Amino acid sequence: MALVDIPGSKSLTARALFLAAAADGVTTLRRPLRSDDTEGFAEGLTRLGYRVGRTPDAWQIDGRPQGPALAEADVYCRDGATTARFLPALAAAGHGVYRFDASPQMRRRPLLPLTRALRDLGVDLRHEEAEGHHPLTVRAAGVEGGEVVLDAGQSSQYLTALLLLGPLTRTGLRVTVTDLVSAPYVEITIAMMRAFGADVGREGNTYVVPPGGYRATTYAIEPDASTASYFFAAAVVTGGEVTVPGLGAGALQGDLGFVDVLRRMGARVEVGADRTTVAGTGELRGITVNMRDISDTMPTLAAIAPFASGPVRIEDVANTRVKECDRLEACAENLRRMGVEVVTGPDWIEIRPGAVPTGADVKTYGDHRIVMSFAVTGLRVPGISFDDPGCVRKTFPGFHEAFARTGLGTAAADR
Ligand SMILES: O=C(O)C1=C[C@@H](OP(=O)(O)O)[C@@H](O)[C@H](O)C1
Ligand SMILES: C=C(OP(=O)(O)O)C(=O)O
Repeated sequence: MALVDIPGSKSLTARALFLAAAADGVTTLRRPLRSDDTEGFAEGLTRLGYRVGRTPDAWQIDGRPQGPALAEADVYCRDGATTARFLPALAAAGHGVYRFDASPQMRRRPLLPLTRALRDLGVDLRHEEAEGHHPLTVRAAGVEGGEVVLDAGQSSQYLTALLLLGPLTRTGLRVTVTDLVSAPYVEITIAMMRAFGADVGREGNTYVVPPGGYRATTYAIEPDASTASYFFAAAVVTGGEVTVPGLGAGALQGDLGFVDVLRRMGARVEVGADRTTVAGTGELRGITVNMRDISDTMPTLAAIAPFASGPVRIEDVANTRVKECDRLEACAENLRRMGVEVVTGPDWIEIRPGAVPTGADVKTYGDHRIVMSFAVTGLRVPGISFDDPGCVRKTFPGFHEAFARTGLGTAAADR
């Protein structure tokens, strides 16, 4: 039995940093995630003139309800879409000229629906090169507020950025959403806004955010449920057992729902008040599953699918094509390299078990989830290596060491 201490949630840490920066006092974040994405977010705040103090277990942020301290800033968002999409909204509420750039990987990822919505609210936002992509400059003069229509069918992060901005506007925001993926992330946003003293109402597809700002608080970050998926999957394919403390029935993160997929496939799953245990039973059935709400765990499922007794079909995951890489094709390509039969469509992937997977050098495309997912496959398939194992730094710099410490690979070798 492995008890696994999973680092803090990337999504909660990013939101908490935004909320703390905008709040009316000093906020303490307990157990924030320390990884490239969240360090990049914190560095972005520092570049805008916020004070972020760090100790190993907690970060302290001096909130500035009036917006960034500096009148001009240049922010590099690295690979982080939360940084690249949330920080321009924070900056828009201040007064100054703020430029945001990002890594080549992040520059390729879309932003246009958020750009349009911010412009509709009167924000002067200009893209320097390609329309709807970084780099961009915000000439900020505060945001009055009002009504906007948003297509969040490619990313819920556009909606989260607008909701987070809502309490910082002068008259409040009404955001009507025509399409939405990754809906549980919006619920995280709303729950955390409430924890920082703001309110969000809902009338059908319209989100209503009154003005009023945020209040500083002490906030404890949950372990990352997407990261936990690799450890749960590892238990299932090795016939082992993994318990993750700190993630239980009250967790905010939709990605904990991945354990329900494992349960449907035959795993033993116990979700307690404050911990979750998954154990392999030797049985892993095929499944057809809609992962629109939990698509960061699509690669985890694809990576264990070759060990199922029937086909694994994952549907409604078109937006995984605009993540760190085209994850549908990256999963398919790497599984095929292992000799596994895979078919993809515009928004689905089907893995057809049969052939025993063979070792391969996994092409990662600099995507942390491709590495962490196929590390799970590697517990059963000798000879799996990665062209860029270090890209796990985006969300879990210590992944390889932590994964080895579970001892689950040893269990697999003994089979
Ligand atoms: O808001 C967030 O913290 C996130 C939302 C999701 O993105 P999309 O809404 O783009 O699917 C998820 O994939 C990402 O890892 C984190
Ligand atoms: C898609 C992801 O990250 P982001 O969109 O926050 O860059 C992810 O972590 O899988």
